[in-house]
Amino acid sequence: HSLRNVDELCASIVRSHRETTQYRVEELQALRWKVLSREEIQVYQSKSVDEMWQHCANRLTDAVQYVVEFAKHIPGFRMLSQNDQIALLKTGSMEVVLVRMCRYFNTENNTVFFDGKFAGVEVFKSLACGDLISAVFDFAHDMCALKLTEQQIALFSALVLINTERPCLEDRSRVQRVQRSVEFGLTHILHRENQESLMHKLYQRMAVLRSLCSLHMEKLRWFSQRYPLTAHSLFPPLYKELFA
Ligand SMILES: CCS(=O)(=O)c1ccc(CC(=O)Nc2nc(-c3ccccc3)c(C(=O)c3ccccc3CC(C)C)s2)cc1
Repeated sequence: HSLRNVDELCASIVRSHRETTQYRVEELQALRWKVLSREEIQVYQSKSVDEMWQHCANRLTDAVQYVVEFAKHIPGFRMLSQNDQIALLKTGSMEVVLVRMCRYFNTENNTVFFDGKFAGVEVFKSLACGDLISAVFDFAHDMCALKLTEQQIALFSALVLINTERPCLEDRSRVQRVQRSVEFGLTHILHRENQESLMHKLYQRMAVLRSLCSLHMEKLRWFSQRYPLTAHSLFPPLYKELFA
């Protein structure tokens, strides 16, 4: 890699991250005062389990759609086979949605930007998966503590997605070449900012991401058995394609 390449690589991943987030961090900061009233919380809590799951599945699908767009602009991703692109997105897109939460999580009052306002963990009570939601909130809190810059979030998101350990990859060596270039980009910007110690912490977080995603899949299996009609006919097609 000549320096020119790695700078160009980082610039294109950061640009693609910027273009695939609906809000800038400054906008989300300015919206922090928009918390839910008691009545609004009551409305969420009085939804039935399948109603709230359907609502969140739609939010999650929106968030995942943006991650799919982000992936397509990672240099080298589109050179992979269709099947390998799907295989990476199947397991990686949820993990990137979780990484991105540190942009819209408020550690002062433990709220997450959801449906245009900041919501606490109690808002998701009717999902009946309190352990998943509190684990997601704890993870968001932990990621906020790293105080990642937009560049670091962008490069880390790309690294989370381009993972050669994913199951059923056809051409692992090609995925490895893209992964190596993204790794090089992340180490390059961390070195430039004198934050090499972050690399180890980011790799530790990747293990937590995997456990969060398997917890999500476990809850989804439980929900689909309990509410087969909702899961099969009312969930967005992309959600079913990626998670079911
Ligand atoms: C990321 C781009 S952005 O411009 O910053 C942006 C753009 C748009 C938003 C608004 C938004 O989509 N917020 C969501 N909140 C949650 C959520 C819900 C429960 C608890 C914690 C967060 C979403 C979910 O997908 C979801 C649904 C059910 C269960 C678990 C999750 C969490 C995810 C991370 C797995 S989507 C926020 C930020």
